Amino acid sequence: MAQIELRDISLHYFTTKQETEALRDIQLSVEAGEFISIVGPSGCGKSTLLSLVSGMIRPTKGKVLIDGTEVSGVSPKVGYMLQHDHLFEWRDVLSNLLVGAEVRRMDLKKAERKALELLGRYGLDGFARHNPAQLSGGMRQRVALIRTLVTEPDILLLDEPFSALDYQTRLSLSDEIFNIIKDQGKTAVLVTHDISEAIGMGDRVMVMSKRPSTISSIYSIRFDEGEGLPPWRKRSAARYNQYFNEIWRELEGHVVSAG
Ligand SMILES: Nc1ncnc2c1ncn2[C@@H]1O[C@H](COP(=O)(O)OP(=O)(O)OP(=O)(O)O)[C@@H](O)[C@H]1O
Repeated sequence: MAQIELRDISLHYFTTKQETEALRDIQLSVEAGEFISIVGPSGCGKSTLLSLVSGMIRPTKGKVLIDGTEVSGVSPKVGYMLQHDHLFEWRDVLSNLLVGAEVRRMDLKKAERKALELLGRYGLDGFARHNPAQLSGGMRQRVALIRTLVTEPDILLLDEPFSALDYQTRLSLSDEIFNIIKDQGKTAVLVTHDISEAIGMGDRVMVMSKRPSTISSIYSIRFDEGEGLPPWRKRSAARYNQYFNEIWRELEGHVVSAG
């Protein structure tokens, strides 16, 4: 059974002034442990799709299922990682890591043990009592991911989590985050404008069309160099340029026809 299933999804936004058809006839299955990247023209509905999976919004038509059960409210099986880390500056790192656990009324002693274990495991040993302002941008994003992992979600939704970072940090952090997600065996859905990032991290790359957005294509990303290459190594793999050029051309077509 698929871990995430979008069945015949359409989504319209209604405001007092207008109706926007964001998504149309979306069918998608994501297996447990799979990493899927989503690219598409600006404003086509990528974040909307993540909001549907998280249960924050309901589809106008169709169903979202997680582990075979229809999503009818915010799902505890889902965690988010966003462009901005939203760490509380007045709380130290450990206290920030417990925010999600507090909101979900989890056992805080257990959550604290988990938080400290994850900090140690992912290179932030000794930073529990630091304030966010004392961390680099990349470290802050790792803390944000660990904060989500403390709540033990099965699915991680990543909405342009690296786009506020400088290029070098972005490259190394995407490798680190990829390794953490694979190490933890999570299912991940990444929204990005960066085709290289999408190919580097995704087992599949889904290309969306302009609004009303449909699935334009889905690429299965396979490299002869072997499975499990870190994202940066994939950039020098033989088939990388072929994937990049195909996806780029497809996206360019959507952007041009949107203009
Ligand atoms: N709450 C809302 N009410 C009305 N319209 C909305 C709402 N949220 C999004 N939209 C519209 O729905 C469309 C899809 O928005 P969404 O943010 O999902 O796109 P996106 O692909 O993530 O955009 P970007 O690439 O710019 O981040 C846009 O036209 C947006 O203006």
